Amino acid sequence: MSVPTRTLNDGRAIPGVGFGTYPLTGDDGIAAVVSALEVGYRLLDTAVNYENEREVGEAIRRSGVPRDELFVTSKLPGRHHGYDDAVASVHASLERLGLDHLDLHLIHWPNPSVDKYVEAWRALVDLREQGLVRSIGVSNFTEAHLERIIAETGVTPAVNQVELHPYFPQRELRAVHERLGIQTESWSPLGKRQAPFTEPPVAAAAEKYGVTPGQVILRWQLQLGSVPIPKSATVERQRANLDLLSFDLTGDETEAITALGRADGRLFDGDPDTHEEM
Ligand SMILES: NC(=O)C1=CN([C@@H]2O[C@H](COP(=O)(O)OP(=O)(O)OC[C@H]3O[C@@H](n4cnc5c(N)ncnc54)[C@H](OP(=O)(O)O)[C@@H]3O)[C@@H](O)[C@H]2O)C=CC1
Ligand SMILES: O=C(O)C(=O)[C@@H](O)[C@H](O)C(=O)CO
Repeated sequence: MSVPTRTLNDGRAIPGVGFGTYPLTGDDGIAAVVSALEVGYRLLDTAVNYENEREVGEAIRRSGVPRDELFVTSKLPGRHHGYDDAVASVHASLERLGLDHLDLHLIHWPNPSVDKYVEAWRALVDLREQGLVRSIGVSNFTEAHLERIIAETGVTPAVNQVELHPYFPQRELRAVHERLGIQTESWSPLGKRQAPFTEPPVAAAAEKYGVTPGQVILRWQLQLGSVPIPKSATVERQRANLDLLSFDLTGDETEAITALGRADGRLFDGDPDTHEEM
């Protein structure tokens, strides 16, 4: 089972659904990532701050999936935003993963109070030129952060990975991404701690199409044009979260799920203008 790829603004293909790896660590973490690869995931989402790049690399080797079939993403932490720190950080990520390149590297959070995300972006641009990172992007960037790095470097991120689930559907930011040619990627795509599985539009669609509420939400993500990266340590859920092509939500069903969005819909205090994560 697999979901078609999408094409990024740099011409590269990204799998339509990815596998989130936070907080999978240790032997159980390796086993969960191996299982995800066996089930058919090809996009793996890790980060320096997840402290599991070694486990992800080990899972890749144990799975036997050829490297060129995989799309491995990692993320630069706030404490590495200085140019030289960012370069060293990417080399260290590659070392821990046991890989010679990343398919996508993201600035994890803008950390505006530090005000070095433009410098970090310049480093990623250079690392892409050197071939260590194939595509470059950002995470948790607002319209203003996006406009600034584009204005100051002339390089548009391929991806912005942001909080996106039915209680926080990111209507305005998705429109910004469309205008700028940036692929939206959804973190906590199922809503994690506040999964909206029993909300009427989700439950009704699950009943109608004979699928799970999780599948309805992930199908909604695909129909919004985003790339969701659900995490599951359970093989049945890993499989279900990739099995999204047997049904199609109507426009009204999609809109009803989007209408679950609310002003206080964030999962935690993760406003990128104020949230600091080093
Ligand atoms: N860039 C950023 O700042 C951030 C990035 N991320 C990334 O996004 C990924 C996914 O986000 P995450 O926060 O884990 O949230 P998700 O929305 O993916 O939810 C994961 C939770 O939902 C459960 N679950 C998974 N599938 C189903 C299903 N079909 N039905 C019911 N429950 C299900 C999982 O449990 P179980 O494992 O038991 O199946 C787990 O508890 C992370 O792993 C990470 O890679 C996350 C937060 C911030
Ligand atoms: O998972 C991520 O990528 C994060 O940035 C998390 O640390 C997230 O900020 C979180 O879960 C905070 O509780």
